[in-house]
Amino acid sequence: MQIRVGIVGGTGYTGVELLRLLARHPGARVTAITSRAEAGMRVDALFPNLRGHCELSFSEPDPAALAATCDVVFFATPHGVAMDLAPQLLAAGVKVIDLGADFRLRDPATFARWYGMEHRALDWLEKAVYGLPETRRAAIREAQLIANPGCYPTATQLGFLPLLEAGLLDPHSLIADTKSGASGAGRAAKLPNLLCEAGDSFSAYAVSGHRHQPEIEQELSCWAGGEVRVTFVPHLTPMIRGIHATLYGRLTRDIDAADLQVLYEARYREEPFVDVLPPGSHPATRSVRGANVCRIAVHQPRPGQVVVLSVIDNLVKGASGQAVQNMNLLFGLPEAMGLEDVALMP
Ligand SMILES: NC(=O)C1=CN([C@@H]2O[C@H](COP(=O)(O)OP(=O)(O)OC[C@H]3O[C@@H](n4cnc5c(N)ncnc54)[C@H](OP(=O)(O)O)[C@@H]3O)[C@@H](O)[C@H]2O)C=CC1
Ligand SMILES: CC(=O)N[C@@H](CCC(=O)OP(=O)(O)O)C(=O)O
Repeated sequence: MQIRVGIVGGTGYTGVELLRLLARHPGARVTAITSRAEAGMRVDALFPNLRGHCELSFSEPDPAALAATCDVVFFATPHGVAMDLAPQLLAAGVKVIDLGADFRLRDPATFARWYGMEHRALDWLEKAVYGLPETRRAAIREAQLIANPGCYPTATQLGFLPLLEAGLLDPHSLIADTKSGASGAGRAAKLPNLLCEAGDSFSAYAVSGHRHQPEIEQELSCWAGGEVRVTFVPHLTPMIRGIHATLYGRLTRDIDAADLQVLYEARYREEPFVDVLPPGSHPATRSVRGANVCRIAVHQPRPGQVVVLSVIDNLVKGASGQAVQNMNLLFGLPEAMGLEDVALMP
């Protein structure tokens, strides 16, 4: 029996990436995909890469209709949509995976401050599980509602995690210097993402505060055993897919590069989607394009300092691939099912 999947927000980049991944997933089939703007249009007319793989047309986002035809619904929508539409699905017993941020921040006041809106589904916020399998696999298996992590938070957390869990980092001086491709900003037309604006150029943005900072701090604080503070600086790069996080930390104990390498290899040995590279490596975003993998290298430029390089495809391990990984866990399927494609090269 195949899992029946619905996608709310099927015309965005994470929506079409879900369709690409699920087209080859042996345990799931998409039964409904919504768009208000394109309702009635065939999906493969908008996304020709799906010709021969998707016979559906976009429909209006109607929770009652989705509840009748789906076992799980992905929300690939902007913030504020899932908290209004998901409760009806959840009440009907449907599982929900929100790729947006509605259920990521535990504290409603923090959510309101960073997202500029009050939370409108507080009972479900309490029940949601933050869907980073590398930290919360057991809870994800038992959940009904998953808050799929943000793209920058995925790369940043996986990079810092082994050191913080081991109590080896000063938790107040973390720096995450991160770069994203333009697909991270979504498919809606925005001036800074035009080719003539973003191409052949490079700049930081949201330096005085980005909404991923509280998400990163919330999650890392759980595993560090105390408050973590991170200086988080995102940049827009003229590429389509990819996130590169350069992560800096101060070590609290005398530990050399060889031991750091052992620590990372041991932490991620059993993880199917985290690849710790050999000493001295410099992972490139190109090495993860289209693949649900985070590649990590750990360096020690001088005693007392550590630099971790962490790369993901923002649309795969940073969004839709991780969401499918969570779906596999929710339904007791092999975690890697449908996610074993090799990255594109070149
Ligand atoms: N792009 C990325 O790399 C990542 C994105 N995310 C998050 O995933 C979510 C989706 O991102 P992305 O695919 O880039 O977004 P897009 O802007 O590309 O797409 C948004 C989709 O949501 C639909 N939508 C918008 N408003 C509503 C509404 N009120 N009700 C129902 N559907 C609506 C749109 O269709 P229509 O308006 O026609 O209904 C569209 O299909 C966002 O929350 C984003 O922050 C998370 C990690 C990475
Ligand atoms: C390049 C770019 O603009 N990136 C987006 C990240 C979007 C994302 O993945 O985050 P959420 O799911 O939390 O919205 C940004 O900085 O807003």
